[in-house]
Amino acid sequence: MALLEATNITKTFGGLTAVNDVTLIIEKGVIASVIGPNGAGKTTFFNMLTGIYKPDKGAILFDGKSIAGTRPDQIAALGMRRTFQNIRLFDNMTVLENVLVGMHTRLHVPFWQIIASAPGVRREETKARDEARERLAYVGLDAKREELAKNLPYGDQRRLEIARALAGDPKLILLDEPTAGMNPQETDAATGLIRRLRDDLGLTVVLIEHDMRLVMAISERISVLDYGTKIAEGDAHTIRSNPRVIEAYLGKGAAGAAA
Ligand SMILES: Nc1ncnc2c1ncn2[C@@H]1O[C@H](COP(=O)(O)OP(=O)(O)OP(=O)(O)O)[C@@H](O)[C@H]1O
Repeated sequence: MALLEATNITKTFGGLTAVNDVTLIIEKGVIASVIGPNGAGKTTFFNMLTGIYKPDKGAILFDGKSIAGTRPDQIAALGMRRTFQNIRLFDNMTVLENVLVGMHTRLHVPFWQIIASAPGVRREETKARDEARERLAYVGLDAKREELAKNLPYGDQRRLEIARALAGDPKLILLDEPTAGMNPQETDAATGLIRRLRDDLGLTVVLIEHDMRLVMAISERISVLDYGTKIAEGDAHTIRSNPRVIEAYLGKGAAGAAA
Protein backbone atom coordinates (compact mmCIF):
# COMPACT_ATOMS: atom_id res chain seq x y z
CA MET A 1 0.00 0.00 0.00
CA ALA A 2 1.23 3.50 -0.82
CA LEU A 3 2.01 5.78 2.14
CA LEU A 4 0.32 8.75 0.50
CA GLU A 5 -2.35 8.76 -2.18
CA ALA A 6 -3.62 12.11 -3.34
CA THR A 7 -6.20 11.45 -6.02
CA ASN A 8 -7.61 13.99 -8.48
CA ILE A 9 -7.17 16.95 -6.16
CA THR A 10 -8.12 20.45 -7.23
CA LYS A 11 -7.85 23.84 -5.54
CA THR A 12 -9.08 27.14 -6.93
CA PHE A 13 -8.58 30.65 -5.62
CA GLY A 14 -11.34 32.82 -7.09
CA GLY A 15 -11.06 32.29 -10.83
CA LEU A 16 -7.58 30.75 -10.68
CA THR A 17 -7.15 26.97 -10.63
CA ALA A 18 -3.89 26.62 -8.68
CA VAL A 19 -3.97 22.80 -8.65
CA ASN A 20 -6.01 21.02 -11.29
CA ASP A 21 -7.03 17.37 -10.89
CA VAL A 22 -3.60 16.21 -9.72
CA THR A 23 -2.93 12.65 -8.59
CA LEU A 24 0.24 11.77 -6.70
CA ILE A 25 1.01 8.34 -5.27
CA ILE A 26 3.99 8.10 -2.92
CA GLU A 27 5.27 4.65 -2.00
CA LYS A 28 6.82 4.06 1.42
CA GLY A 29 10.57 4.68 1.57
CA VAL A 30 11.04 6.72 -1.61
CA ILE A 31 12.59 10.11 -2.18
CA ALA A 32 10.26 11.91 -4.59
CA SER A 33 10.21 15.45 -5.94
CA VAL A 34 7.51 17.77 -7.18
CA ILE A 35 8.93 20.31 -9.61
CA GLY A 36 7.58 22.96 -11.95
CA PRO A 37 8.05 26.61 -12.90
CA ASN A 38 7.13 29.43 -10.51
CA GLY A 39 3.42 29.51 -9.76
CA ALA A 40 2.87 25.93 -10.99
CA GLY A 41 0.95 25.00 -7.82
CA LYS A 42 3.60 23.09 -5.89
CA THR A 43 3.21 24.85 -2.54
CA THR A 44 -0.57 24.87 -2.85
CA PHE A 45 -0.34 21.13 -3.37
CA PHE A 46 1.77 20.71 -0.20
CA ASN A 47 -0.67 22.97 1.64
CA MET A 48 -3.50 20.59 0.80
CA LEU A 49 -1.52 17.52 1.87
CA THR A 50 -0.72 19.11 5.23
CA GLY A 51 -4.22 20.43 5.95
CA ILE A 52 -3.58 24.15 5.44
CA TYR A 53 -6.07 24.13 2.56
CA LYS A 54 -8.94 21.74 2.01
CA PRO A 55 -9.06 20.52 -1.59
CA ASP A 56 -12.15 21.61 -3.53
CA LYS A 57 -12.21 18.15 -5.05
CA GLY A 58 -10.39 14.86 -4.68
CA ALA A 59 -9.25 12.50 -1.93
CA ILE A 60 -6.09 12.26 0.16
CA LEU A 61 -5.19 9.05 1.97
CA PHE A 62 -2.23 9.04 4.34
CA ASP A 63 -1.20 5.67 5.73
CA GLY A 64 -4.63 4.36 4.80
CA LYS A 65 -6.59 7.18 6.49
CA SER A 66 -8.59 9.85 4.71
CA ILE A 67 -7.13 13.24 5.63
CA ALA A 68 -8.59 15.76 3.16
CA GLY A 69 -9.96 18.57 5.30
CA THR A 70 -8.23 17.33 8.50
CA ARG A 71 -6.52 20.01 10.65
CA PRO A 72 -2.75 20.54 10.19
CA ASP A 73 -1.95 19.58 13.80
CA GLN A 74 -3.92 16.35 13.44
CA ILE A 75 -2.12 15.49 10.21
CA ALA A 76 1.22 16.23 11.90
CA ALA A 77 0.24 13.92 14.76
CA LEU A 78 -0.50 11.16 12.24
CA GLY A 79 3.14 11.40 11.11
CA MET A 80 3.29 13.84 8.21
CA ARG A 81 5.63 16.77 8.89
CA ARG A 82 6.92 19.56 6.73
CA THR A 83 9.29 22.44 6.35
CA PHE A 84 8.38 25.74 4.70
CA GLN A 85 9.66 27.61 1.67
CA ASN A 86 10.02 30.71 3.82
CA ILE A 87 11.72 29.50 6.95
CA ARG A 88 9.28 29.53 9.87
CA LEU A 89 11.28 29.31 13.05
CA PHE A 90 10.59 31.02 16.35
CA ASP A 91 13.37 33.59 15.98
CA ASN A 92 13.64 34.55 19.63
CA MET A 93 13.62 31.02 20.95
CA THR A 94 16.75 28.93 21.23
CA VAL A 95 17.58 26.20 18.78
CA LEU A 96 16.61 23.57 21.39
CA GLU A 97 13.31 25.29 22.20
CA ASN A 98 12.41 25.33 18.52
CA VAL A 99 12.71 21.54 18.40
CA LEU A 100 10.79 21.14 21.67
CA VAL A 101 7.92 23.08 20.13
CA GLY A 102 7.90 20.54 17.32
CA MET A 103 7.36 17.78 19.88
CA HIS A 104 4.24 19.21 21.48
CA THR A 105 1.96 16.78 19.64
CA ARG A 106 3.65 13.92 21.45
CA LEU A 107 3.79 14.97 25.08
CA HIS A 108 1.69 12.54 27.06
CA VAL A 109 0.77 14.48 30.15
CA PRO A 110 -2.63 15.99 30.84
CA PHE A 111 -2.92 19.75 30.84
CA TRP A 112 -3.65 20.00 34.62
CA GLN A 113 -0.35 18.27 35.41
CA ILE A 114 1.55 20.88 33.39
CA ILE A 115 -0.13 23.65 35.40
CA ALA A 116 0.69 21.88 38.66
CA SER A 117 4.26 21.16 37.51
CA ALA A 118 3.83 17.57 38.69
CA PRO A 119 6.79 15.09 38.77
CA GLY A 120 5.34 13.33 35.73
CA VAL A 121 5.71 16.57 33.83
CA ARG A 122 9.37 16.96 34.78
CA ARG A 123 10.04 13.38 33.64
CA GLU A 124 8.33 14.06 30.31
CA GLU A 125 10.31 17.30 29.96
CA THR A 126 13.63 15.57 30.53
CA LYS A 127 12.71 12.88 28.04
CA ALA A 128 11.62 15.51 25.52
CA ARG A 129 14.88 17.46 25.93
CA ASP A 130 16.93 14.29 25.41
CA GLU A 131 14.99 13.45 22.29
CA ALA A 132 15.25 17.01 20.98
CA ARG A 133 19.02 16.95 21.49
CA GLU A 134 19.21 13.65 19.64
CA ARG A 135 17.44 15.24 16.64
CA LEU A 136 19.75 18.25 16.82
CA ALA A 137 22.80 16.01 16.92
CA TYR A 138 21.43 14.19 13.90
CA VAL A 139 21.38 17.37 11.81
CA GLY A 140 24.68 18.57 13.33
CA LEU A 141 23.32 21.38 15.50
CA ASP A 142 23.55 20.10 19.08
CA ALA A 143 26.54 22.34 19.86
CA LYS A 144 24.42 25.37 18.93
CA ARG A 145 21.37 24.37 20.97
CA GLU A 146 21.45 27.40 23.28
CA GLU A 147 21.82 29.96 20.46
CA LEU A 148 18.82 31.99 19.35
CA ALA A 149 17.39 30.66 16.10
CA LYS A 150 17.62 34.10 14.49
CA ASN A 151 21.39 34.18 14.97
CA LEU A 152 22.05 30.99 13.01
CA PRO A 153 23.46 31.16 9.49
CA TYR A 154 20.91 30.46 6.80
CA GLY A 155 21.92 26.85 6.09
CA ASP A 156 21.72 26.04 9.82
CA GLN A 157 18.23 27.55 10.01
CA ARG A 158 17.09 25.19 7.26
CA ARG A 159 18.67 22.24 9.11
CA LEU A 160 16.91 23.34 12.28
CA GLU A 161 13.60 23.26 10.44
CA ILE A 162 14.35 19.67 9.49
CA ALA A 163 15.28 18.79 13.10
CA ARG A 164 11.98 20.28 14.25
CA ALA A 165 10.06 18.29 11.65
CA LEU A 166 11.85 15.12 12.82
CA ALA A 167 10.83 15.75 16.41
CA GLY A 168 7.43 14.27 15.80
CA ASP A 169 8.87 10.92 14.64
CA PRO A 170 7.25 11.33 11.25
CA LYS A 171 6.66 8.70 8.60
CA LEU A 172 6.64 11.24 5.80
CA ILE A 173 8.53 14.50 5.59
CA LEU A 174 7.68 17.19 3.03
CA LEU A 175 10.49 19.64 2.32
CA ASP A 176 9.52 22.86 0.53
CA GLU A 177 12.65 24.16 -1.23
CA PRO A 178 15.09 22.84 1.38
CA THR A 179 18.14 24.31 -0.35
CA ALA A 180 16.70 27.69 -1.40
CA GLY A 181 19.26 30.41 -0.74
CA MET A 182 22.05 27.99 0.14
CA ASN A 183 25.58 28.18 -1.21
CA PRO A 184 26.97 25.09 -3.02
CA GLN A 185 28.63 23.67 0.12
CA GLU A 186 25.45 24.06 2.16
CA THR A 187 23.46 22.47 -0.69
CA ASP A 188 25.80 19.47 -0.77
CA ALA A 189 25.48 19.04 3.00
CA ALA A 190 21.68 19.32 2.77
CA THR A 191 21.61 16.74 -0.03
CA GLY A 192 23.53 14.31 2.18
CA LEU A 193 21.15 14.97 5.06
CA ILE A 194 18.05 14.36 2.91
CA ARG A 195 19.52 11.05 1.73
CA ARG A 196 20.24 10.01 5.31
CA LEU A 197 16.66 10.78 6.36
CA ARG A 198 15.60 7.99 4.08
CA ASP A 199 18.59 5.66 4.28
CA ASP A 200 19.15 5.80 8.08
CA LEU A 201 15.77 6.75 9.46
CA GLY A 202 13.61 4.98 6.87
CA LEU A 203 11.59 8.12 6.22
CA THR A 204 9.67 8.78 3.05
CA VAL A 205 10.68 12.16 1.65
CA VAL A 206 8.88 14.42 -0.82
CA LEU A 207 10.52 17.65 -1.85
CA ILE A 208 9.66 20.71 -3.83
CA GLU A 209 12.89 22.01 -5.27
CA HIS A 210 14.12 24.33 -7.99
CA ASP A 211 17.72 23.13 -7.93
CA MET A 212 17.60 20.63 -10.81
CA ARG A 213 21.01 19.19 -10.03
CA LEU A 214 19.76 18.19 -6.59
CA VAL A 215 16.39 16.96 -7.88
CA MET A 216 17.94 14.79 -10.57
CA ALA A 217 20.61 13.40 -8.23
CA ILE A 218 18.37 12.49 -5.35
CA SER A 219 14.86 11.64 -6.59
CA GLU A 220 13.64 8.20 -7.54
CA ARG A 221 10.44 9.72 -8.83
CA ILE A 222 9.73 13.20 -10.14
CA SER A 223 6.32 14.73 -10.80
CA VAL A 224 6.12 17.90 -12.85
CA LEU A 225 3.40 20.51 -12.44
CA ASP A 226 2.74 23.33 -14.88
CA TYR A 227 -0.15 25.80 -14.46
CA GLY A 228 -1.60 23.51 -11.80
CA THR A 229 -1.66 20.39 -13.98
CA LYS A 230 0.62 17.37 -13.76
CA ILE A 231 2.35 17.21 -17.13
CA ALA A 232 4.89 14.44 -16.52
CA GLU A 233 6.05 11.85 -14.01
CA GLY A 234 8.90 9.39 -13.88
CA ASP A 235 12.56 8.94 -13.02
CA ALA A 236 15.25 11.57 -13.68
CA HIS A 237 16.12 10.16 -17.08
CA THR A 238 12.49 10.19 -18.28
CA ILE A 239 11.84 13.69 -16.99
CA ARG A 240 15.03 15.21 -18.34
CA SER A 241 14.17 14.21 -21.88
CA ASN A 242 10.42 14.90 -21.78
CA PRO A 243 9.56 17.60 -24.38
CA ARG A 244 6.60 18.94 -22.34
CA VAL A 245 8.89 19.46 -19.35
CA ILE A 246 11.53 21.21 -21.43
CA GLU A 247 8.85 23.49 -22.89
CA ALA A 248 7.38 24.25 -19.48
CA TYR A 249 10.78 25.42 -18.25
CA LEU A 250 12.24 26.98 -21.35
CA GLY A 251 9.23 27.99 -23.44
CA LYS A 252 7.61 26.78 -26.63
CA GLY A 253 10.01 25.54 -29.30
CA ALA A 254 12.70 24.82 -26.73
CA ALA A 255 12.15 21.05 -26.86
CA GLY A 256 13.16 20.99 -30.52
CA ALA A 257 16.15 23.23 -29.87
CA ALA A 258 17.28 21.08 -26.92
CA ALA A 259 17.02 17.83 -28.91
N1 LIG B 1 -3.81 31.97 -0.96
C1 LIG B 1 -3.84 32.23 -2.27
N2 LIG B 1 -4.74 33.07 -2.81
C2 LIG B 1 -4.78 33.32 -4.13
N3 LIG B 1 -3.94 32.78 -5.03
C3 LIG B 1 -3.00 31.93 -4.55
C4 LIG B 1 -2.89 31.62 -3.16
N4 LIG B 1 -1.86 30.74 -3.01
C5 LIG B 1 -1.35 30.53 -4.23
N5 LIG B 1 -2.04 31.24 -5.15
C6 LIG B 1 -1.79 31.25 -6.61
O1 LIG B 1 -1.83 29.89 -7.03
C7 LIG B 1 -0.82 29.65 -8.01
C8 LIG B 1 0.11 28.55 -7.53
O2 LIG B 1 0.90 29.07 -6.47
P1 LIG B 1 1.93 28.18 -5.67
O3 LIG B 1 2.54 29.05 -4.62
O4 LIG B 1 1.27 26.94 -5.23
O5 LIG B 1 3.00 27.85 -6.80
P2 LIG B 1 4.45 27.23 -6.66
O6 LIG B 1 4.56 26.22 -7.74
O7 LIG B 1 4.68 26.77 -5.27
O8 LIG B 1 5.37 28.49 -7.00
P3 LIG B 1 6.87 28.87 -6.53
O9 LIG B 1 7.78 27.90 -7.19
O10 LIG B 1 7.02 30.26 -7.08
O11 LIG B 1 6.88 28.80 -5.04
C9 LIG B 1 -0.11 30.98 -8.26
O12 LIG B 1 -0.71 31.60 -9.37
C10 LIG B 1 -0.40 31.75 -6.98
O13 LIG B 1 -0.41 33.13 -7.23
